[in-house]
Amino acid sequence: MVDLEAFVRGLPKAELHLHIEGSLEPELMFALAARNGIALPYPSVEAVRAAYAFSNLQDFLDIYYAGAGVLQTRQDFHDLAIAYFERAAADGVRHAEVMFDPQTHTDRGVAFAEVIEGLLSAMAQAQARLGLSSVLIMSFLRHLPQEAAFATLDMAEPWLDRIAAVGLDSSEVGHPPEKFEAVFAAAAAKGLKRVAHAGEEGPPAYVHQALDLLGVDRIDHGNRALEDEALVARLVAQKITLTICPLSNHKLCVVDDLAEHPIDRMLDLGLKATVNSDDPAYFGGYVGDNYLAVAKARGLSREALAQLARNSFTGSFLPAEAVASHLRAIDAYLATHG
Ligand SMILES: Nc1ncnc2[nH]cnc12
Ligand SMILES: [Zn+2]
Repeated sequence: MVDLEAFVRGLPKAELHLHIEGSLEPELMFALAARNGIALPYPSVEAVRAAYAFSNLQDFLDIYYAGAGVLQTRQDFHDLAIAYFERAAADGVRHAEVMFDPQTHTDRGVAFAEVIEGLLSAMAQAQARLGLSSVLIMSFLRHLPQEAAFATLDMAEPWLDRIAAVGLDSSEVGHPPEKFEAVFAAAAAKGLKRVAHAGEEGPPAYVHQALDLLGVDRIDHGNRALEDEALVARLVAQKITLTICPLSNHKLCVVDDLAEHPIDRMLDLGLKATVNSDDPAYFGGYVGDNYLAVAKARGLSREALAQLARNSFTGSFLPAEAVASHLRAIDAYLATHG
């Protein structure tokens, strides 16, 4: 039997909740700042890392949006994404559903084409070189008005066949899903799937709204759904996948201690929980680190870890045949490494 770390890193898995801007490591931030002639407000990589102490979501978002300022050209977006794919592949990720925040870039004058073409070229390279498939989720920033999300959907028009879904992220409390009902309906009419962050800091009512008003296929985070028994029953009955991000939850004080993380309670309740990294460069680890952290903190069995990996494929936007093939790969892996 291989040790826990080797088991976790080799376990075939999908990553469903990853903000590509959140994979910007301080080293790459400095390299891109130098390449683009941008002055950073930090003297060193160590100083950047030291600034990553957050007491809530907004604390983090302020630093995250500032960091993204070094991303200027399609080459920058390509380099960012390929660095993520390499790390993900080393963690057993076979498929990634990558969120990007166009407004973070277009609002500073970077063309939508630069962002998406850089990401698409890295995705093609990841498929060819690493055998890692991926799709894009275009996320709207919920602290901005719905009209801005509509403008983003318009900008994306030439690339809609390369975008799997729309998402909703940024500051949650005070920006309920209902604010974006019309733009999600417009995205649905264009054939896009929908996901939304809900119940990270916001109340269970936001999770209900995301289901009822946005028609989401998945809930990103959803931790606070546990406060509402009827909502839990609904999520179980509707087989809604929750993209849980343990290290993020800890860093953003959604949970005080990983030892109290509800990941195994979610599985026991029948919720389709998955494990993801959210913003790995900011929260201290990639998806393998997240599996390992909860495995240790909660004493998860290998079967529970395999169930989390199965949920990641069944909750993905992959076609049924691809899902079935990945599930067989998990079974084969368990037979040899379990
Ligand atoms: N965890 C998170 N919650 C909301 N918006 C985000 N943007 C990047 N990471 C996020
Ligand atoms: Zn997120």
